[in-house]
Amino acid sequence: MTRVSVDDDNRIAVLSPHWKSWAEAAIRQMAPGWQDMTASLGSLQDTLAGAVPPEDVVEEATVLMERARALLEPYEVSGSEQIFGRLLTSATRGQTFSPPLWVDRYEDDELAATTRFGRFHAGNNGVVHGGAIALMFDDALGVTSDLGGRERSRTASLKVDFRSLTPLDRVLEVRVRLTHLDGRKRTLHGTLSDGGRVCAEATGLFIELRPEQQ
Ligand SMILES: CCCCCCCC/C=C\CCCCCCCC(=O)SCCNC(=O)CCNC(=O)[C@H](O)C(C)(C)COP(=O)(O)OP(=O)(O)OC[C@H]1O[C@@H](n2cnc3c(N)ncnc32)[C@H](O)[C@@H]1OP(=O)(O)O
Repeated sequence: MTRVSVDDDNRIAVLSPHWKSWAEAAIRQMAPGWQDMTASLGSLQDTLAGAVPPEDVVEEATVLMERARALLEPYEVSGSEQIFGRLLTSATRGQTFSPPLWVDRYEDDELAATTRFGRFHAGNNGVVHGGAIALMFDDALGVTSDLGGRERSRTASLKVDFRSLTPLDRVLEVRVRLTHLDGRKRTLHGTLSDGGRVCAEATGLFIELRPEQQ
């Protein structure tokens, strides 16, 4: 299959019918500034994680954050109606839980992307937390599992090998391949690299959902 460059506008075309309608329902509900709001929350998380503010700044920031929370609270909806995480056309998916995945190329069984971890995802020693790396792999392998018009799947198993320290605040390369397909079972392998250096590798088993599990 021809390699295709992916931008935010043409991503929707590669989605299976389930994911397409799931994403489009969220997009229909979304106010125009949603992406800016979640980007702002992402920056806030990184800035807060890296700051040591004095008492008056802590107090003022707390008031402002509580004000934003109270502003949003009346608009709470059920999980099936939320927008957060459902913007499959965007690198961040309109969420701040897992790091963004900027997809450069994809095929039916392969994905090439970049990502970046900010201070919010730091562990000790100024490098990325291992759990955040597993989170990124779950997303990247999960997306690749459901490419090529394949039915929706779920992670049954995810094994991560941490090969070297993963730096914060750097654009890192993500490569994922579907390595084995056996009925409903899909095995995927991913790497996270900084230049030529492999930071981590993951192997995941994803199981195609039966109709009653959808
Ligand atoms: C270019 C841009 C394109 C964008 C495209 C976007 C498209 C995608 C869009 C958006 C993706 C978003 C990405 C997010 C991804 C995140 C995914 C998650 O984190 S999912 C949450 C965490 N996972 C769970 O909570 C599962 C909990 N477990 C279960 O629900 C079940 O256990 C399930 C469904 C996984 C399997 O249960 P059963 O009853 O259906 O299947 P059974 O019969 O148990 O297993 C089937 C086969 O699999 C093996 N198997 C099952 N689990 C295994 C395991 N842990 N290890 C090894 N084998 C296992 C079994 O031995 C069996 O093998 P035998 O057919 O007999 O050969």
